[in-house]
Amino acid sequence: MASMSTERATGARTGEQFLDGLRAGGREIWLRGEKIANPLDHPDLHDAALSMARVFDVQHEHAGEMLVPSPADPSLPINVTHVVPRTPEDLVRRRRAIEIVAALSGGTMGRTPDYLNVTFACFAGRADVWARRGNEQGAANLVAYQEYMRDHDLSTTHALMNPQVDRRQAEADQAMGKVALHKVDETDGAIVVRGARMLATLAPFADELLVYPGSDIRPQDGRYALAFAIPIATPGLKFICRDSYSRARDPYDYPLSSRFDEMDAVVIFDDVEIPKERVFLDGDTDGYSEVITDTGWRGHIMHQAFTRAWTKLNFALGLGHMIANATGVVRFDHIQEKLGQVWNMVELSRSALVAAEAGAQVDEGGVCCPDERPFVALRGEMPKWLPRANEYLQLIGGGGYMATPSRADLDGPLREDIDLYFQSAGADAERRIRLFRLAWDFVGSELGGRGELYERFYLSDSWRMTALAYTIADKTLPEALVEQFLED
Ligand SMILES: Cc1cc2nc3c(=O)[nH]c(=O)nc-3n(C[C@H](O)[C@H](O)[C@H](O)COP(=O)(O)OP(=O)(O)OC[C@H]3O[C@@H](n4cnc5c(N)ncnc54)[C@H](O)[C@@H]3O)c2cc1C
Repeated sequence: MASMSTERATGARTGEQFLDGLRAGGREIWLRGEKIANPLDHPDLHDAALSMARVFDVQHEHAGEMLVPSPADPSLPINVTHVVPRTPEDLVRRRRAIEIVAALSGGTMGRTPDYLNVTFACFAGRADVWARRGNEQGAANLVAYQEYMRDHDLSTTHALMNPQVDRRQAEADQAMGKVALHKVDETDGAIVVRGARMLATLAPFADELLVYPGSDIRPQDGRYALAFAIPIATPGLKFICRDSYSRARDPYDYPLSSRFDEMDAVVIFDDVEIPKERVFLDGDTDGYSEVITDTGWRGHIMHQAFTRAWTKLNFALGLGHMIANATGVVRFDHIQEKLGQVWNMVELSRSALVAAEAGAQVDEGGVCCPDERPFVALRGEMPKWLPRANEYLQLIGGGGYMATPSRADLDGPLREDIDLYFQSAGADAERRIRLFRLAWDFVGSELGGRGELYERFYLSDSWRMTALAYTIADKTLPEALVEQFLED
């Protein structure tokens, strides 16, 4: 087990330093029956690892916007997404850094490390919430861990949901309490945990696994109320991946799948020892809810998530616009209307981000929190908008997505036929095919389908979130407007 005290902090890592971390091995990643210790050694994981390395390199290429001195050691530059925001300017700067990373994949990689950097910065900023009901040590552990994660520039994955055994029952009652992650033992130096969680996106490319609350639990289910962090290469920790959508594909044929399959995995804890200095919450079922509701997490994570989603919507708009111009269908007003709807989504997302930053307030813990109202509204809509943008892309491109020979065909004896018969008004055959293949990888390939599912569910579902929006909404003005007509 990696120790927090003995490893030298590097500050913001380069891509090569990140890859060195993967090469250290010791992981138990399972993919189609194969055990993989180092993702770089496997053809289905190799290219996504290189894309992740770009995420680390880009912070050095944009150092002026993305790096600041570490509060612990000013000689160490750290990524700004690790910074606990204290002013609205901190939020604006953080958004820019998130945008730069999201742009690398057209917003298709949702779980780049900035996602959890933002989460843990907000948790550490509100350590007082974690410390409630005598959990001062857990809160101190969390603050120390966030500093470690920040100064070592870790790549992290997280798994919040228990498996779908029977959603009618409480987690502790499902499968006789054996499946959901729970504590089974405790020694002087560690707690021992067993069970499973889903879905650890990025697991093959992460240094550490973070576990924190994903739903409320009952007062009697204290052994399920856990939050901690451990290295991926911890004994007893196993990750079972879905199929790879990368499969070492040619980047011409599958420009997104070949590079940006961030992978999803179920994680199994086979009596895993969690050192006590890595435990942030153990048994406090009230705290299990409060560390989500009272730390401002919702506003912070949606700041990251909707910056990335805004980038993805821009990418979708670019694809639709360029396809429509390539084939000339842009002249039809219903095509323009569909493109206009995607643009509306882009602009409303940008407006929500700007409004959330403009309305930001410093909370009682001294953390600057985005105004969460525009985000709560967007939280209900974004899981519908991105699938709708995909639908519009299909309607704009029509059968063109199937008129897409591969690079092998372009390099083969039919090249002249392809140049003639696959041309379009706005692009020669090669460019047209390339554009359609890119858009199909966005909406219709296995990775495209996974991307749509991701947008529907990665922050819970749209229906429950919209119901929550209504529940927590301030109804003072709506009621007053009606009430004036009900009075004498
Ligand atoms: C591609 C992808 C990547 C993901 N990555 C991560 C990750 O990195 N880390 C992580 O922790 N999680 C991740 N998730 C998991 C995500 O958090 C969950 O999918 C999400 O919270 C929904 O939970 P579920 O999948 O268990 O679905 P379920 O909760 O089983 O829901 C299935 C259906 O039942 C409905 N339903 C379930 N319970 C209720 C209820 N109480 N009331 C009303 N309706 C209900 C839902 O609305 C939905 O329609 C990922 C999911 C996807 C699809």
